[in-house]
Amino acid sequence: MAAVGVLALQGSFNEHIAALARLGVKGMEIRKPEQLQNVTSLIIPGGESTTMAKLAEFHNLFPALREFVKMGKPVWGTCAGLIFLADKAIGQKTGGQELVGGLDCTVHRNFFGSQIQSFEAELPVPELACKEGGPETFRGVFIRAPAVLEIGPGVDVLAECPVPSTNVLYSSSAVQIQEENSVPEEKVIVAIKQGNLLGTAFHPELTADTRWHSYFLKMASEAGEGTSSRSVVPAGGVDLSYDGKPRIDLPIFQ
Ligand SMILES: NC(=O)CC[C@H](N)C(=O)O
Repeated sequence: MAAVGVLALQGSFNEHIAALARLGVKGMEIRKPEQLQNVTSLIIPGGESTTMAKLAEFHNLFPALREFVKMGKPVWGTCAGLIFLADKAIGQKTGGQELVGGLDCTVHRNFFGSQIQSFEAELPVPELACKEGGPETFRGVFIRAPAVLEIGPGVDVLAECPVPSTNVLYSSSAVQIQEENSVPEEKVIVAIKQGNLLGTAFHPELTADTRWHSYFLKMASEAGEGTSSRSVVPAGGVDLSYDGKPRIDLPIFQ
């Protein structure tokens, strides 16, 4: 089994490790640069990106993380982790923060507003449903979430989230009357993939639906295929990936 690392400086790393465990995979906590040598893929969790960046800087993790990405090893950033992987972030605190980079995109750090504007939404996820089966939508948990504003040519969009377009609605009274019964919607990108890099603005580790984790494990497994024929299901183990049965979502806060 290829070893999956989870950056464990801050944020929802335990929840990612629990989600991996539900798939029969052990996630290894990564806190030091040398520990990256023991893993073949990495999850960077959500949390608070400025704090996480300060801790990563303190532990001298940035050069090793950049090297890991440059080597083409699979890395998945969720929420603050997506910010870490972006080549460019806007809406940063004064003085900015260091990024790992690699994903050819611009993210807005708090696109959806402050903590109290956190929300959940059913997102159409055609690519995920095609690869992993299950429903055509995924329940996205957005906690003071970022969004992707711009992407480069090599980046695939895996999910978008509808946002009410207040600009259109309020720009003129004529438009307002016309749109009265149908609030116009725009969409913002919330999940992307570029080669072996995956980024989601929401928190799949906080739901019982393990399809994003399983999707990432397959990416990791495919990336490792040149050197071994590893499976994401442990030998003699049980495949706990999506079985088509509806699952009850975990409570987000207990
Ligand atoms: N849930 C999250 O990871 C929030 C990320 C937050 N917007 C940040 O800048 O770090």
